[in-house]
Amino acid sequence: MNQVPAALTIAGTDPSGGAGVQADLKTFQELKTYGMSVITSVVAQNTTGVQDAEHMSVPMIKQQLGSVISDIPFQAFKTGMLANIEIMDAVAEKISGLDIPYIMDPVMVTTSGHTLIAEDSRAYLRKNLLPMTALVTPNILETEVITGETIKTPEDMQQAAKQIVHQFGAGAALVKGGHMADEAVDFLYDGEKLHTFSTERIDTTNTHGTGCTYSAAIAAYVSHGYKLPDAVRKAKDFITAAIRHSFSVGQGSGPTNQWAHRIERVK
Ligand SMILES: Nc1ncnc2c1ncn2[C@@H]1O[C@H](COP(=O)(O)OP(=O)(O)O)[C@@H](O)[C@H]1O
Ligand SMILES: Cc1ncc(COP(=O)(O)O)c(N)n1
Repeated sequence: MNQVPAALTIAGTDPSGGAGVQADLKTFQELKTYGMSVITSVVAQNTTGVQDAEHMSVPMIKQQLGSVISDIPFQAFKTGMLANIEIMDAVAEKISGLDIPYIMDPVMVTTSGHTLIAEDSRAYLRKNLLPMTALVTPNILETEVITGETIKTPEDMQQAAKQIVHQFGAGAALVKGGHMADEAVDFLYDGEKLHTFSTERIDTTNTHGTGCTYSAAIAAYVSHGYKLPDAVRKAKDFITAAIRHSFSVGQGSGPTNQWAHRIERVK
């Protein structure tokens, strides 16, 4: 049988192509993973911010998930924007029992500062979804929301990664330092070891969709059979190249470039 690596994203959209489902599918395609998508919300947004959002109905989200799960095998899946408790609950119901690595990008606020999930759903995400994950990839703010602790130093990030695994039950935690002052350092705690992924900070404001692209790249590498630390290391190279060669398009914070790995020959 012709088994192709495949991955599914369950997320919101970005008609301007930089974040959300659009970023995920571009990333899957670049990494030779057959990409599939379940839309949770349709978001009117661009490089300057979010103008509006409309959420899919719970039956429609479940139906989309049913359509994919009943038909095509995949080796990894990720979630992005899950706007409210009802949507989180629908996703939890459909993915429970799947023996496939779940990578969660706990999307809460966009780079432009717009809140994408309801306040009261944060607790639900922590309690019900986190324990289902193989990996969660919070940025600094999302880490603070999950742990309830302020993050000021790299040591705080490391501590939080461990807490998210041991206290909140995530399979592994990748705390991302894109919003810290110095280098772009991320810490992965996989339940046993702490891994550090560090690169120079690239001087750019084109970071729209970095979190989406990064978690999609991790899912793609996992779908190819890479174990977590290796999948994250490769995805870190991919996102760094994508930021370095990001597009200065639009009036605001431009999108990352998913084909940059071809320019930099990220293997
Ligand atoms: N200016 C930058 N230069 C290099 N790497 C960056 C930069 N900004 C973010 N990153 C990296 O991009 C990835 C996404 O991180 P982050 O921006 O923290 O997440 P999010 O997009 O979810 O807010 C991380 O690996 C982070 O270290
Ligand atoms: C539908 C959707 N999902 C996620 C993000 C986060 O994007 P970023 O990685 O820039 O924080 C977004 N802007 N839109």
